[in-house]
Amino acid sequence: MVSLGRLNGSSVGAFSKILRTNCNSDFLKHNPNYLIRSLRNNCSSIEASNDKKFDDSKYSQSLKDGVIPKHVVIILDGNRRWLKARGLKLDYKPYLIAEMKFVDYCLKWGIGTATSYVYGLGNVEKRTKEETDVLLGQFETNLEEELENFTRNGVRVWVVGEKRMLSESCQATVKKVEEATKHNTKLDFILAVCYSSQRDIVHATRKICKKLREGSIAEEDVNEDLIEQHLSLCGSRPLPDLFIRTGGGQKRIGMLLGWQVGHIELYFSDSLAPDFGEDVFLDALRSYQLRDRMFGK
Ligand SMILES: CC(C)=CCC/C(C)=C/CC/C(C)=C/COP(=O)(O)OP(=O)(O)O
Repeated sequence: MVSLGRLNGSSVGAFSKILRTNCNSDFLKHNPNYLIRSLRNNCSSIEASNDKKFDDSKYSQSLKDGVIPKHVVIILDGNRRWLKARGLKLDYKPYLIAEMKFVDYCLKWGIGTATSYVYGLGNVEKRTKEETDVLLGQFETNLEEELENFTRNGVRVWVVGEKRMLSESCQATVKKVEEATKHNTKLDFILAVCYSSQRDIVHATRKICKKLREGSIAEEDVNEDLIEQHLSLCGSRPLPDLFIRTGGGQKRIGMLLGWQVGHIELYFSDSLAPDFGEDVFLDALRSYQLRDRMFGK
């Protein structure tokens, strides 16, 4: 039983949103305290929403016994909407905090590969140059700032996408971070920037055509495995098993996983990117574990 008597208007609004979003969720049956936690988390200010604590003690045991995905992909949508709702100016810090929480959860849960769709090729084409420049500038700064964190935690960073669209200094930072983290083995963290899966397939096809021309492979060698090996996402890494998208609204994968999409399990959350926390991550994990993955059987 929860008393709403001492809550202010926005807290009550947040509480009813959480109820609307979750009242049919199977998750709630297993987590009766989730609403209280969500209320505490969602009604707080920026600082609190950047530092949610999730009491997963009982819940996590059953998750540990289940299948842990090898590769989780995330689109953290809703940064601008979250800022707008608070009357704040454009800033990607709340997004970055959510991104780094995602990295922490993947490390904590022993997930070997994590991919984040930071900025799509479509975004570059549709948004103004000024907006893209600010965003990619911030990407460079954040990457540099997080290097120590990646190194300390054994995270290997890969950036995939049209790197030539990044400024020279950003390309140099990407190279530096990839080089500095290349011996880390706990987590492969792939950042898709100016990326489109269609373009990735085009590049892979060109590389294969070149090898055919040079005679290093024969036509019969061209098969699914060969094409996959030539893709920058995922290359030799495992295919994604779980896809998470925050931000409500769009229930699609976008241009991220054209080739890899076949057996991925989809999970959509209404939380906006800065509100992403362990509650959302674990709900996605639980939802994944409840699915019967058939692989065409
Ligand atoms: C190192 C590292 C990972 C750095 C990331 C830095 C960075 C600048 C990320 C930008 C992410 C992004 C495009 C958010 C957009 O949300 P949105 O603008 O699409 O929000 P909306 O869905 O509300 O429109």
